[in-house]
Amino acid sequence: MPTALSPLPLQPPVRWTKPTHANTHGGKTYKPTHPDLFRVEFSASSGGGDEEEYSSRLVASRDFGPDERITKLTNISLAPEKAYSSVQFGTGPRDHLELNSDLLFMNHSCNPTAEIHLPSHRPEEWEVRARSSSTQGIKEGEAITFFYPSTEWDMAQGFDCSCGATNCLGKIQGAKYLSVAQLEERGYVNEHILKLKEAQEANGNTNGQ
Ligand SMILES: C[S@@+](CC[C@H](N)C(=O)[O-])C[C@H]1O[C@@H](n2cnc3c(N)ncnc32)[C@H](O)[C@@H]1O
Repeated sequence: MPTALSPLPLQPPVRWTKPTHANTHGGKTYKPTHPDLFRVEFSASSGGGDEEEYSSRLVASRDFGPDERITKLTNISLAPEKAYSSVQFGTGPRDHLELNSDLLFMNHSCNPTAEIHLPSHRPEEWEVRARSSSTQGIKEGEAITFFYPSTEWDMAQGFDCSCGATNCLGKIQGAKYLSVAQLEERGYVNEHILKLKEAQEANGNTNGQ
């Protein structure tokens, strides 16, 4: 059970199918979910199914200032299980949501341009913001990325990071495997991750939950 009385629907309010290079005829029939804000740039190799390579990305359709809200999370649903596509919003095993929009294409970066804010028990305030500690904000055409361990404790699917940042951590598996210093130097970290980190440290081990 979710740790909070979860207000999240089991199905998204608006049906959404992940667009791919293949199912949009090379992007030609792709309809952005938030056209004024951001759009997906498809990688020709992201054909779906077993050939999926997860190499598409989300780019800004306009400039965003530092700490500016990019969008609220509006079409979310409770994830049936933790997955590569889900975002963790609490400390419990069922506290994972599906974004059901182009936001799914936000890649991870160890030097991200954006942040996902998920204040506990206040889903009406859940949103994506341009990184608060950036001086530049996000420029039109730039990738919108976030630091996955700022929401994820122990990811369903870890990967070797290709963000190219000078402070790249290499293997990304979730906050469970990082120190508080490593987390905090990369910007905003959600409350549920800090709570899990505290519990892990109180237990005097790195196993966490
Ligand atoms: C929610 S998807 C993000 C969208 C994905 N790029 C796509 O085309 O479907 C998460 C997956 O994208 C890939 N990914 C995201 N950020 C990455 C990064 N910095 N380095 C390598 N792979 C990344 C990983 O395969 C990860 O499991």
